[in-house]
Formats: sequence, structure tokens, C-alpha cells
Amino acid sequence: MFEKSTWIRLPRNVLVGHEVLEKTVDAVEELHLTGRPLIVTGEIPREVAGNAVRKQFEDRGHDPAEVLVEEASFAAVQRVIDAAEAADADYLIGVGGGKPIDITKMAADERGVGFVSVPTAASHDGIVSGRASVPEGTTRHSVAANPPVAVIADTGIIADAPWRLTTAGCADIISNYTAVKDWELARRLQDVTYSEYGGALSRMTAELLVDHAGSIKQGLEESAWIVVKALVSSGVAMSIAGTSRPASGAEHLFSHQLDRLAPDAALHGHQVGVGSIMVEYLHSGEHGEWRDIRDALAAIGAPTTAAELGIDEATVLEALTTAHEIRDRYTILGNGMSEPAAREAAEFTGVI
Ligand SMILES: NC(=O)C1=CN([C@@H]2O[C@H](COP(=O)(O)OP(=O)(O)OC[C@H]3O[C@@H](n4cnc5c(N)ncnc54)[C@H](O)[C@@H]3O)[C@@H](O)[C@H]2O)C=CC1
Ligand SMILES: O=C(CO)COP(=O)(O)O
Ligand SMILES: [Zn+2]
Repeated sequence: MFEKSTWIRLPRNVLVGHEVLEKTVDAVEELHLTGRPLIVTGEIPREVAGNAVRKQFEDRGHDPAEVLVEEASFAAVQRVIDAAEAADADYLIGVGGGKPIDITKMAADERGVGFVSVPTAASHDGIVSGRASVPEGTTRHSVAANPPVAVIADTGIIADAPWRLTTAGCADIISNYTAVKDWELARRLQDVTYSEYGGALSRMTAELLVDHAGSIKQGLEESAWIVVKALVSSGVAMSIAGTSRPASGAEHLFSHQLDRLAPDAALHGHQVGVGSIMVEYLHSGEHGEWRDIRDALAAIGAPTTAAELGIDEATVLEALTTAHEIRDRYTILGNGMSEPAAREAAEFTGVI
């Protein structure tokens, strides 16, 4: 008897392009979201877009409340829930990079209200996804949450953001290559549920981005367009799969461990990119495709070494040898790498 079922949650309105920020209220009204919004943002994103969003709602007779968050943590989620309760907010608007957007996503889910995603940087593929990534103690949760009901990605704002944020988003996409390999491996070895569509979409997104690498250039709004479209596509792959697996394998475990060992040393996307070089080496050996990953990262100007990340050799090795402990997710790391094996992989690939 056929007993499978799936529930794919996707955003309804996805606006990407020039000056779409001005259409935020239109996109919200079209969804019949009514009542009071709570804008969740950080210091910089507030300047870049939050204040403009706030004014737009005020001009249209809404009365937005606001709360600032800077870190991805369960305490920050609780602060946003408390702020939403105090303001009697009917829906939430996350404005910023990956952290405010993840926090907004979880707080909205907890309160059972809708949320709108307003990315101010193309730095991560959580813009559209129904997942949030939050550290807690020695572990890192990939939390299921409802995806945004609307996404407003203004390519003018995103093109003006520091270039390193865009290269981080590209690297987050390039890491899909190894994430999908880990997922396939987990299917073969552990009978983990695999989605052909989620895997194929994720891999195709990385391939398209690499094919367009030559047109991804600093200051060009068209580059922001290419990268945001890829981030949307990668987020949809996660939603189709119902897990972050299509976009998060051993290279993400490595990055999550770096976040613990060297907090705020480097951007999420840059860390997963460097992780991806080594993880590809572990998958396919010295003659494998790790050089292609390294060269694709270098072509868009993302870091390919520990030194470029600003992280020392010992920390890289500790992150590699302990990454498998971060969560119960089977990857090429298996039950863990020995220190000599980690050193060999990091040295052979030129990461250290
Ligand atoms: N939910 C999901 O599926 C995913 C979640 N993530 C999570 O997202 C986070 C990483 O995202 P990031 O954006 O790197 O972190 P972030 O939100 O900390 O942003 C990085 C920095 O860029 C600044 N910034 C943002 N927009 C700017 C602009 N227009 N101009 C100048 N500065 C600007 C922020 O203030 C911050 O200092 C991590 O917590 C990661 O785990 C990453 C990928 C997928
Ligand atoms: O960063 C991610 C995809 O790019 C997802 O991270 P998690 O697996 O921690 O949810
Ligand atoms: Zn990521």
C-alpha cells in the first residue's frame, strides 16, 4: 500500500529586483496580512532598509513596532516573542542578514503568525527556506519553521552591501555540491530519506551559479540578481526536501563548529566554502573535484584558505576532528576524523 505523503511549504510572494523594497506594503496587503507588524532587525540593516520599511508602513496608516537582534540564539527568539506579545503584533518582518531572518522565522512560527523576509545582503540561503539554524551549547539545531509568506529582495540594496557578504552567499551555494554528496552517501549507508527533486535542484543551482561566476562582479546590480535568484532556488530545494540536507552537509558541520571555537571570526558562507574544498577532497580524493570548488570560490573572490578566513591552523583541525559531534547527521566524516587525517586533508588542499 502506498503510504507516503509530503507537505511542501513555500513563500507566496517572492519579489526580487530593482527598488522592490518600495512594494513591501503592497506585497503584504495582497496577502491580506492585516494588523500591526513587528519589524525585527539589526543596527546596520535598520539603517540600510529597516527605517525605510517602517516609514512605508507608517505612511500607509499602519503602526509598526520594532525590535533589534544581533545574534542567532534561543534567547534572541524569546526576546522577539516577548516584543511581539508586548506590541500585540499580528505578523513579523525580518530585515537583515541570516541571523535576524532566522530569529524572525522561529519567533513567527512559535506565535503562529506570518513573517516577511527582507534580506539586506545576499549572504546566505535562509532567505526563503523553512529552516532556521541556531546554536545551543555544544550542538547546532536545524529547526523546522514556516517559510516566509513574502520575500522582498531589493537588488539595489543588496548590490550596495559589502562585497564580502555577496561572496559569502555564493560560497553558501557552491557548498551545495558537497552537501548533496553527503546526503546521497547517507541514503546509501543509513537509508536516510532522500529527495531526488531537492537534490537535483540544489546541485543545479550550484552549477548555474558557477557557470555565471564570470558575471558576478562587485557593485553590479545584475550580480546581486544572479546571486539572490540562486539563494531563492537553494531555499526552495530545502523546502521541497523538508530538511536543510540539500544545502548543508559536512562542510556546514565544520562551519558550525568554527562558530563555537572562533565566534564571529568569519562569515557563515565563507566558512562553509572552505569546508567544502576539504569535504570534496574526502569524497573523491586527490584527483577529485576539490580543485574545481576551490577555483570557483577563488573566481568570485571568496576565501579558500584558513588564513583568508582569519582562522588559525589549530582551530581548523579541531573543527574538522569534532564536526561530526555537532548533530546527528551522517556525512563523509562518519564517526570522526583523526588529527593526522584532518591535517593531511587540510594541507593537501592548501587550506592550511
Ligand atoms: N535558515 C537557513 O536555512 C540558513 C541559515 N543561515 C544562518 O544565517 C546566518 C549567517 O548569515 P549572515 O547574513 O552571514 O549573518 P548576519 O545576519 O550576522 O549578517 C552578517 C553581517 O552583515 C551585516 N549586514 C547585513 N546587511 C548589510 C548591508 N546591507 N550592509 C552592511 N552590512 C550588512 C550584518 O549586520 C552582520 O554584521 C548564520 O546564523 C547561519 O547559520 C545560513 C544559511 C541558511
Ligand atoms: O546553512 C544552511 C544552508 O545553507 C542550513 O544550516 P543548518 O543545516 O544548520 O540548518
Ligand atoms: Zn549555509
